[in-house]
Amino acid sequence: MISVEEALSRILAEIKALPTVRVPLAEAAGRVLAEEVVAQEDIPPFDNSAMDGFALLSTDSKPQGDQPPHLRVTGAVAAGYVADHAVEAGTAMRIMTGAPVPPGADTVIQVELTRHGGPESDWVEILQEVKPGNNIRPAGEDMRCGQKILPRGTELGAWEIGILATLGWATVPVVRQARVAILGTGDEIIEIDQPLAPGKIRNSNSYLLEATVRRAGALPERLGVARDTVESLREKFAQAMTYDLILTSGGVSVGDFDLVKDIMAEQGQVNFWRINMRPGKPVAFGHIGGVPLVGLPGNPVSSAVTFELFARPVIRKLQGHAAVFKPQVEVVVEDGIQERAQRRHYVRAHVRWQNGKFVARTTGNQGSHMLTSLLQANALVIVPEGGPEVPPGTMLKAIMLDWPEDTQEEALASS
Ligand SMILES: Nc1nc2c(c(=O)[nH]1)N[C@H]1C(S)=C(S)[C@@H](COP(=O)(O)OP(=O)(O)OC[C@H]3O[C@@H](n4cnc5c(N)ncnc54)[C@H](O)[C@@H]3O)O[C@H]1N2
Ligand code: MOO
Ligand SMILES: [Mg+2]
Repeated sequence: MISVEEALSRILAEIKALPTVRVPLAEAAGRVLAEEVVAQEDIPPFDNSAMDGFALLSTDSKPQGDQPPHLRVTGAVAAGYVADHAVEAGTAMRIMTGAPVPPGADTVIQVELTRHGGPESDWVEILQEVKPGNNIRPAGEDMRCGQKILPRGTELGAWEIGILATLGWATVPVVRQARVAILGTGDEIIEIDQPLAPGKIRNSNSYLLEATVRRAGALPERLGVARDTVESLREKFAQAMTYDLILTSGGVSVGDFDLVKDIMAEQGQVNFWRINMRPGKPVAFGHIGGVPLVGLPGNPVSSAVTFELFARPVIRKLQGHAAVFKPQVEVVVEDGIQERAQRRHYVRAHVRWQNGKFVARTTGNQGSHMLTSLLQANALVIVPEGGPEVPPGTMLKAIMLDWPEDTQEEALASS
């Protein structure tokens, strides 16, 4: 048996990022940028007004004695248009937010600081002296032509999508999404729309894995269920070899019909088998026909937990992410953990933020057949291998699978 850390480093050593594809910008969120983005123009592209008001010469805003300066209004410039004449001394032009500053003007005063005779008025009084550049957003203030804006490898979120749209990137080079084959195994497994028969159970693993693969940003495809025979596994493996990653569940332990490792060895290579952890000890990793294969254990919780620990980082790395692991935090285990295994134990728990600490409550019976132990679980508390039990109040590390969101009541109470 190898440690979790060794398993991870052996797995990730075998994985490299998929090739680049161009996708429409609207499909790029969550993907990893495959090329550096350099601004090809100034943003904003022209000096423009930050306020609705009047464009004028700053020297014209100086009060004359006790009278506010009185200027002749020669026209208006709205956003989307360009002034057809310049602002000269003694004149002003109405200007709207976002409109290009007309030539001649070096400042803008907001309408509230003026007196005028309405939208058609041909005069304006300037009620406050303004400096040059007031309310003018200069060209290139946000991004300069030639400036590096996003490095290659950036994970594209909503903010980056906004920047790319501003720069006119209608399509974006990103790392390709992983196509992930999901294969169930076992003579006892029937499809979910079939009536239960004696000895049979429904295929929960393939559906759980499909959802979690999709949540990881990849493209899952269920290939059905292989029987516990060499022929059936060979046939399904042949189908799976056209994908970027293969996830199997079941058939990796020491039972008479646990054949996944054998067929993996026949069609490719088993890199390692068995990890010093629970749930999920019998994980097997290798490849068939050069396609990485993570053989997840059949017990539903084992398969879900080992997906999060080993398969999700594979998907992240395939899709070009530099950061492939979920964050770990220190938590107070409020209810303690009674049973203590020799193997490292990943205990399902609900973690919440309370009085300045992360507090974990375990989710009940931790049997690896207990799908209900995943309900409410947003974290895996890591109980180190060996050692005594974990009394209530113990501090341990936990992997945060999901951050809890506050209800409106909680959010308003804490603000
Ligand atoms: N003698 C030993 N027996 C077992 C050991 C061991 O070390 N020595 N390890 C146990 C552990 S730990 C695990 S985990 C399981 C792993 O078993 P397999 O990966 O070989 O999986 P199966 O035998 O095929 O099935 C185990 C269990 O999971 C159910 N299952 C399988 N596929 C699905 C599916 N698609 N949906 C829902 N449930 C599924 C299956 O019916 C079994 O109950 O081995 C222990 N045994
Ligand atoms: O490793 Mo198994 O998942 O403990 O049941
Ligand atoms: Mg088995």
